[in-house]
Amino acid sequence: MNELVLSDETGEAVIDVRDLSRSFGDLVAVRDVNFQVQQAAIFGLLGPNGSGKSTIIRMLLGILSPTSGSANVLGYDAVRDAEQIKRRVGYMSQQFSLYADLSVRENIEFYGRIYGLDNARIAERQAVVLGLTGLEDRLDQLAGTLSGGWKQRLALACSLIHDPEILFLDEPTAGIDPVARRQLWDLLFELSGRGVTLFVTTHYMDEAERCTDVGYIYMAQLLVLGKPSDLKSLPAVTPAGTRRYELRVPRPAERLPEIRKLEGVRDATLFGETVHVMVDDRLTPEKLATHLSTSVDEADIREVPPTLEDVFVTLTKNAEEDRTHSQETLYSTNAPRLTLSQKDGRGVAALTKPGDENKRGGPFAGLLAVMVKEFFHIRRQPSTIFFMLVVPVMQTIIFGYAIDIQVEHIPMVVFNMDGRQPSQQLVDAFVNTRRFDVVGNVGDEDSFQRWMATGDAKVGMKIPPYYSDRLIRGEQVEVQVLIDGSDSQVATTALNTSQLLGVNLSLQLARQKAEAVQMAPARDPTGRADLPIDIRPRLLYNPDLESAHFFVPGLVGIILQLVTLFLTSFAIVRERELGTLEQLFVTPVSRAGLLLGKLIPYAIVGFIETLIMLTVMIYLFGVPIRGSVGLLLSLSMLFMVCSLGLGLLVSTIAKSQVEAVQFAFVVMLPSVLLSGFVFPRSQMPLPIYLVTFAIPATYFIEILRGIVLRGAGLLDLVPMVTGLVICAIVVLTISVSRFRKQLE
Ligand SMILES: Nc1ncnc2c1ncn2[C@@H]1O[C@H](COP(=O)(O)OP(=O)(O)OP(=O)(O)O)[C@@H](O)[C@H]1O
Repeated sequence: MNELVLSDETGEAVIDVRDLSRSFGDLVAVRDVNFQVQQAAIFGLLGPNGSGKSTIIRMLLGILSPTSGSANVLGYDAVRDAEQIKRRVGYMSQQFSLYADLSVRENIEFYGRIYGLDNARIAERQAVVLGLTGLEDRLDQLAGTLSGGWKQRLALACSLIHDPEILFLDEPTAGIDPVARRQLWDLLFELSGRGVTLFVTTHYMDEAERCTDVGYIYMAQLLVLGKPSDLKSLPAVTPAGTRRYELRVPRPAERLPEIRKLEGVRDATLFGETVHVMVDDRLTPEKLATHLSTSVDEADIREVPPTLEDVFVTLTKNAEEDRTHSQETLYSTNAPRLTLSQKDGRGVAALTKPGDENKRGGPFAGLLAVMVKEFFHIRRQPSTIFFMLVVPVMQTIIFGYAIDIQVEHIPMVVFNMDGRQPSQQLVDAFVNTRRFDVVGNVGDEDSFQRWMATGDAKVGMKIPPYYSDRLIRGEQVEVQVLIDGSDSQVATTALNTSQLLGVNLSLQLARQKAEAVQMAPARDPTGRADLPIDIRPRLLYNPDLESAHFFVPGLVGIILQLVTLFLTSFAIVRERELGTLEQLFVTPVSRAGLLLGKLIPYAIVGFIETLIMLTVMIYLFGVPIRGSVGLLLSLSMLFMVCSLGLGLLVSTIAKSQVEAVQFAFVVMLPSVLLSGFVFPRSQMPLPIYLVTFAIPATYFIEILRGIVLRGAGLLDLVPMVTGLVICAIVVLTISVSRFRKQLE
């Protein structure tokens, strides 16, 4: 396809766009766009919301790949050599997001480091950009506390720190007052005077007037391109046989529909207090005044040249009227002063500066800068420190005490219809197990049932009136024990305890009787009747069956995963939400530099957190580490790598912090429920049991319990460590390969 360049341009093109298109699904955001920008030009790209301006900039910066066509910036292909471009251009995105909790100085220095400048160069450039933007007196102010205009200046300072050859500004003046807007433009002119090429998108017509070249994009298509003065003289804007007048009438907005209907008026638009009309030649100012029941002097009617707004309004109307016309047809019929020519690409490649590669790069470029920045964030946000260090300890303490599988003191109601000593002994026997607390004694069936129905008692014991009599007579007597089955763990404990108690009490009675019998079932060494088989269980590792011994080590693993997973995914998604991630993508920071810079600080915090939680486990819960502490810490690091990787994975899927929370929960739930932390894995149905092998926490909890409770060594843990290593490799491979320095 032919492309539009101004016939009188002879300078070097630093941006060369050919047939550039980009679709998002069915939506064509940019369609067959062609243009060039000369060195030191101020190129303004105008267009309504959603017309494709930002998409073009993103493609030029190499953070969004084109669907078709090509873009060449400073002689580099925007797809193939995106990283080369990023070193040499600056970008102020639509909501250039500064780090609000970093000071002016810290923001500027961060971008300096990201671009690989050494300290001396940062100081030198900082002086230049501060001088340019007038930020010298605000160096230590937090960026978040600056007013809109000053924020824009800081954004400009950050995007200029590396002395870029082209500066892309996506609606740089949106939302700032007219004075700040003018000041920003003064800065842009100064930059242009210094040879920097500026590529600006804007909605403001007065800003478009200040550009050396302007392109107008409408519904993904570039409708026109040229110098503002050339565009104003396009025949399509003021067709032959027409003139433009400006006139003043009272209440112009109200009268506009009437003016539009006047004979000979082709178009009328409001311009502040005035109305601009395009009329047929034959409609003289006098006739127009007569139609409006006024005079030429009173309405101050005078002929005016078209403004850029007239240009764009007219072209938009034309485009809307005939959407089937191709861009080429529109230009060739309506824009004779713009020539259609084939660009030969000359001079573009020659723009590559030798010695560019000397700037610091490599696979870990920007690592230190991102790490330092991350520590600044952590330092400035007390809530993060609280979440990372205090909350885990509180959780360990609370859950460590709360999770106790030993069910004791089950509330019991007693309906004792007998009331004599043997029946009282039975009640005492229940209470003495410590499993039951008598919370009520009732004297009638209704009250008994009510205690159970309200849930005030979980167990109800009904002793019949003949209990003592039958016992003395040596007859069997039933005692009814009702158990509330709604809480299965409490019910199971109550059921087992009461059955066992029944057997025990019966045995005691039977033993007394058996003493007198010749053939007792068995006798102990002193000759007393005894049970024939004596099974003697011995509890290893946790002889007192303390729940804390079982749960707290697992809890350390779960909380470590929880905190590292959430913090990592949030740290990245928050930047995406703020727009600072896009800003980082257009810098030469390497993928590894960005990733490790984000992950290492949280790994260090996670390590400190592990030490604190293990200390709490040992000294507060009295759970000593029987095995090697070194091994435990090394394997904790391995597990943390897995958790950080999972956090990274979540951040590649989630678009917002809310989504990050949801995804993080999806990851956490199986870790809590299926890892064996609460429920034994061996009791799970086979499909679920198989799933548990894919959960890193499964291995780490086994490792923790092994080292802490059983004193297991590395050899004893080989299967678990292997499982964890495989999980770490899989999670990291998937998440790192999904994390791209691209917006897609
Ligand atoms: N990542 C994306 N996924 C889907 N659609 C997108 C994406 N980015 C942009 N679009 C769509 O592409 C079209 C062009 O968007 P773009 O942001 O380039 O417009 P714009 O001219 O910069 O608008 P504005 O002035 O409002 O910033 C819009 O319809 C937008 O919704």
